[in-house]
Amino acid sequence: MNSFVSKFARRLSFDSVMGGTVATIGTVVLMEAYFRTDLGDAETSKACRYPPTSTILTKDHIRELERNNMVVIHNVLTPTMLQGARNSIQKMGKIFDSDNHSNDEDVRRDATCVIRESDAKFQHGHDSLIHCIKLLRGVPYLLDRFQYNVSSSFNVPKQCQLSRYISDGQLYGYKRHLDRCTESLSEMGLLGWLRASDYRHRSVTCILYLNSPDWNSGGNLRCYRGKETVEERETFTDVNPTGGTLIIFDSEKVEHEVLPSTKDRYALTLWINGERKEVIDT
Ligand SMILES: O=C(O)CCC(=O)C(=O)O
Ligand SMILES: [Fe+2]
Repeated sequence: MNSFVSKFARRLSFDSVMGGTVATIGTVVLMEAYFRTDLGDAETSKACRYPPTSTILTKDHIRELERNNMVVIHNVLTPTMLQGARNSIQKMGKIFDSDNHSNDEDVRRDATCVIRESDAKFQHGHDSLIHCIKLLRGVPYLLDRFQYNVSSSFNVPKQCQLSRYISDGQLYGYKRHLDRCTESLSEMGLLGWLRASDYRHRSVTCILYLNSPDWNSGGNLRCYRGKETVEERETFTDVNPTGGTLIIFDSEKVEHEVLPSTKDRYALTLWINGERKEVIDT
């Protein structure tokens, strides 16, 4: 009887240790999946107010964004600023993860890196690139101010994505996709769903092109216009990534793809998180 009790106690403690270990590992994996996203490292739109953004983004642009789900604004940077931003990128050296294995090469063929104004690599002589980051992060303040009617309660990540498509003789692009993840928990599984938490909250995409102002080397951003009916023919708008062009679009509505370019192509992207406003039928 005694030996049965001690066997049972040993078995119980083995099972509870194993159970505890599995539960701890599971929790750590899930927490890592959630906290690796940039949702927490963000600020309110008010905190990101940047007066120069108001000189380029007007109330009319916001109305156009509501009507067409996208708006394109040209010449938001001077040639000197653009050159300064590209010099910054060169100066920072090997910032791109050139073997960026996280990029599924069948889907996208660019090298990306994440940059923030507070990065140590920005301490001296990077004013132009910092200006570009602030310019993008200043957008949600104006969306609020001009009462953008699609989403609100913005959470503005400190980080922007810098991407570079290289021209090494091959033609690289990024297949058609939507920036906001609309798949459900059951479609993605818990881990995938947690890992995509920032991606599920994306509301507005802002992209600023840092190429030369006379860019003529392909690499258009093809934005598909949603169809109202199945019979309707699909149309799209091509945006030439000329340096100084800013495009703002609804991350949930505008499917887009990057066409191949024949020269190195640079883009700075900010995904603004936000809550979709209720649609009130009138
Ligand atoms: O570089 C671009 O024009 C768009 C890139 C893009 O669609 C993305 O990173 O999600
Ligand atoms: Fe995208």
